[in-house]
Amino acid sequence: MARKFFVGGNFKMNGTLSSIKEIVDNLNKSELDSNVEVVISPPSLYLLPTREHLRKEIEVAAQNVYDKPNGAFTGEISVSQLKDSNITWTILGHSERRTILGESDEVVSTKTKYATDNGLGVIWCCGESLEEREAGNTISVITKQLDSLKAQNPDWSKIVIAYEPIWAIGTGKVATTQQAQDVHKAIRDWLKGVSDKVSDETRVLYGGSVNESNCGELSKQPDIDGFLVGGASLKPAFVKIINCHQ
Ligand SMILES: O=C(CO)COP(=O)(O)O
Repeated sequence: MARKFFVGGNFKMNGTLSSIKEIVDNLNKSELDSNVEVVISPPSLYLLPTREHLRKEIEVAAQNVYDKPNGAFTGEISVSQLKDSNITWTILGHSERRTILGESDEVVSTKTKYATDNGLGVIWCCGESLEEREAGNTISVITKQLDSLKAQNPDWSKIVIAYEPIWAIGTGKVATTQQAQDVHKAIRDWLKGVSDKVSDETRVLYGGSVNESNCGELSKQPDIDGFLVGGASLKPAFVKIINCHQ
């Protein structure tokens, strides 16, 4: 089954009202491959103005969401608040939140379960550190992260997986196409343990120093169904990444 190519732009904690408006204006006026699903993720303060000005075919994602309906959770945003603002996706489990903010596999899995059960799409991130790769533990680290998610029995039809090797994020050190394809294939095989349908239908994105020069080769790999782009999503060249898939 052909999986629709998916390109996400994770702005992280970057941008201002005016710079994000420029990005939105650029996306609004650009010719985009209609076979590609595009989702951009500005910081929470800019979600609503982004949604209001962005062309409707592109969806908007939060960078995090909480797993309670509402209440005394200072600093958090709820799924229903996102949906109320027509924000239909969230990123969860980004390595920066796992490492800097200490989010455990369990926290990420619980939030993913809550978000998908309540109708939000989730770009669920996983990936290994350099030490883990060098010790030969890449697949076991990712399997542990995936096992934690599976234990929550989430709605897989709402999940897009992003494989982001931590050593490739913001370093300019992209995984080779073969390194990426090998891990994506391992994730695809692991998904068969959920079901053949989930394995066939779940998109697995690559993230980590994706740019307009390396995206073409990566996109040709059979198990790479798109990208989660950081730095390059803030630049006009993001359009070239969206359109790189032939
Ligand atoms: O972390 C990333 C996307 O979520 C990748 O960031 P860079 O593309 O800047 O390496």
